[in-house]
Amino acid sequence: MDQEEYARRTLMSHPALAEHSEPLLSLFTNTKHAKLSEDLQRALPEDFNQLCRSSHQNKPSRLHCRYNATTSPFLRLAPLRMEELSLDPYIVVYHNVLSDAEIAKVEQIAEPLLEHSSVYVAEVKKAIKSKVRTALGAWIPNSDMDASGWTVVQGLYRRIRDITGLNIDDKQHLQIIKYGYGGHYDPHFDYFNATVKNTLASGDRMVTVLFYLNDARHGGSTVFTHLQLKVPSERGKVLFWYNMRGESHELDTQTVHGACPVIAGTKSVMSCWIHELDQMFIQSTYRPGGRVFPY
Ligand SMILES: O=C(O)CCC(=O)C(=O)O
Ligand SMILES: [Fe+2]
Repeated sequence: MDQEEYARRTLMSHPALAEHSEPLLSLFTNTKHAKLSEDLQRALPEDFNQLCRSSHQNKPSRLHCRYNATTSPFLRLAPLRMEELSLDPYIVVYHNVLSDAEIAKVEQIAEPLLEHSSVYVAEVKKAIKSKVRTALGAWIPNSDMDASGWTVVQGLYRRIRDITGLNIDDKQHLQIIKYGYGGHYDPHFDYFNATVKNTLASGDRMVTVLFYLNDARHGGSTVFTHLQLKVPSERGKVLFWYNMRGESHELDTQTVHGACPVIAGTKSVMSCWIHELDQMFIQSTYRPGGRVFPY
């Protein structure tokens, strides 16, 4: 089966896509693609696929959109547009957080550094290239950068502190991830659950901050499979959630999430993780007995 035939069958087998099959197929055939990888043909979990379909709509909720002017003193001067998506676990989106100039700068810094991204695999105790994440990735260095780049990166750290009210160490690098056609990230947890040695020094990934650098034309949403929640990739906004429960710091399995395959266009995001022990002077970092540290 050639690529075009495969694309046609894929489109026709998804009811939500079938109605757009002709324009999508012509977009596919008129765009240059790398050879279709086996990754795309690998079956993804059905609950994940369901959420990724364009027909999925999040359930209505009683949550609000409002201006946040309280998390940090700076927000009193410049309130940010906040949309609550879930209270337990806490998941919110802030709109219009990044400027075009900031996006252009981080993309320019990351471009020469992009390579096939890897994921940490506990069994082999290292980050390896894997089919669960098919994307390009780059860590933004915090040195070897021109002054304008450094000003932008410092500004982003400040914005993350303002938005989350949490402490973040500048040594915590930002990561750029670029997904092309079919690029996705299988459902996973962001915490390491004591599988990585450096969580001893900094604690686990308490919070994830995900900036969207562009509008994915079709596909590419971030989805929380347990919560049945879909967050489209829209330029300039930031999604932020807690991977741990507030008081106990128990790892929250409800945060399982993934990135839907990109069907048209590309998707670019920038992520940052905030670690629990960096908060030691602003909140208690009590760990319950359930967490095992083998090192
Ligand atoms: O790209 C996305 O939407 C999600 C990325 C993600 O979950 C991660 O990098 O851990
Ligand atoms: Fe993630």
